[in-house]
Amino acid sequence: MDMSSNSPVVTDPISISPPLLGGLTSNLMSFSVMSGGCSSPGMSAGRRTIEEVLVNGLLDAMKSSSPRKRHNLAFGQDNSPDEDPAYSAWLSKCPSALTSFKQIVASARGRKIAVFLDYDGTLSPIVDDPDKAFMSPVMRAAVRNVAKYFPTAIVSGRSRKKVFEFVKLKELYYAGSHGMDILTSVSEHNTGKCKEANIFQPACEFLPMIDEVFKSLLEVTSGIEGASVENNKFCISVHYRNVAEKDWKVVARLVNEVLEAFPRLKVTNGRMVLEVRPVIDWDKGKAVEFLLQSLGLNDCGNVIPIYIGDDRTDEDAFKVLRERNCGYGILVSQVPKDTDAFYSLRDPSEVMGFLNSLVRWEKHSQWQKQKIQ
Ligand SMILES: O=P(O)(O)OC[C@H]1O[C@H](O[C@H]2O[C@H](CO)[C@@H](O)[C@H](O)[C@H]2O)[C@H](O)[C@@H](O)[C@@H]1O
Repeated sequence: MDMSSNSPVVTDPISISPPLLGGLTSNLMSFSVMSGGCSSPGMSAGRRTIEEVLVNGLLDAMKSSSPRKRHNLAFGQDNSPDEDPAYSAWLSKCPSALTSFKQIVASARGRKIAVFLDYDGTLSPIVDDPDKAFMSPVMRAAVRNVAKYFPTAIVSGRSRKKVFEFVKLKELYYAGSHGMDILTSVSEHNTGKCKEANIFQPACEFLPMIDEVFKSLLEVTSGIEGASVENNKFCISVHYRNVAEKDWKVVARLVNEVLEAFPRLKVTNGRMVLEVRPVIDWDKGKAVEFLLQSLGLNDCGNVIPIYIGDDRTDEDAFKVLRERNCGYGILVSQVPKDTDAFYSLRDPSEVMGFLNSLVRWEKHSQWQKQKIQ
C-alpha cells in the first residue's frame, strides 16, 4: 500500500452519506443532515422528524454499545463467563487465546511476531473516570518484556500524548486518536536515544474544527450530571458512563445538534462513549497496515501480526488481519460479541497472561536455537 499517494482525507463532504452517525445505523443512510443551527420552534415538521430519527438512532447505539454481563436472576449476581452457556458456545467460535496458545505460536514458527495493543479495556481495566484508567506496574512490566522480543505498538482512541502518559514505555510505537496520529520512533534500550522519529497525521486539517467542536460539546454538556468530554486531539470522546440512563437521550440530542454544523465529522460509539471524528478513510485497521508497512513488517511470509483489543474500533484492525489472511485478532470480552477476531481473552489480566506466555515462548525458542548452534 503506497501511503504517500493515498490521502485518507475526504474533501467532498457531499459524497459522504451519512455525514453523521457514521456506521451506526444503516436505516439512517438515506437521511442527510442539513447544516445550520439547533432545533428551533420555527423548524419544519420534516426536519424535526429527521432529527428525531437521528437522535433515536444514536440513543439505540448508546444503549447497545456496552453489553453488560448476564445477570443471574436466581442468585441476583453476575454470572461468571464460565457458567454462561451463551459465552461457552461463543468460545467455540472465538476460542481463548490462552487455551489456543500452542496453535498460535505453532503458526508463528519461523516468522517474526508483531504485537499491536489497544489500551483501555485491554491493558487497563475499564473504570468510571477516564483520567484514572491506570495500567498496573505488572502489566507495564509485561508490555516492556514483550517489546524486548517483538516489535510492539499501542493503537488507542486516546490522544497519543495521553496514552503515552499512561503506558510510559519509550520502546513502543504509538498510534493515538484511533490511528490518526502515529509516531514510529523508538528509543534504544541502553541509551534512551531516539533512533528515528516519524509522525503520520492524516487528519491534520481537522485540528481547528476538532478544537471548536470540543469547546461547544464541553459547553452544551456542562449541565448534564456525569457527562464529560475528552479531547483526544484528532477526535473527541463524549462520555456517558456516569450519566443517568434517563439523560442519555439529552446527550444524544446535544451531540447531534452540535454536529449539525459539521458535516465533515461523524459519530461512532464505543464503550459508554460517543466518539466524534473526521469523516476520513482512516481507522485502526489502516493504522495497523501503515505501521506494518513503515516498520518493514509487511511481508506475511515473515511476519505474523497479533492485535489485541476490546472495542468496536478494534474490529477494523481485526478485519484487516482477517482479510490479509495474516495474523490474528484477539478480542477482549466477557460477553459473546460479533467479531472479526480469531481468538478471545476475557479481561486485561488474561491479556497479561497471554503476553507473558509469548515472552516465555520466545525466550525458550531462542534458547533452543542457541543450543543447536
Ligand atoms: O482505543 P482505546 O484505547 O480503547 O480508547 C477508547 C476510549 O477509551 C477510553 O474510554 C473508555 O475507558 C474509560 C476508562 O476505563 C471509561 O471510563 C470509558 O467509559 C470507556 O469508553 C477513553 O477515555 C476514550 O477517550 C477512548 O476513546
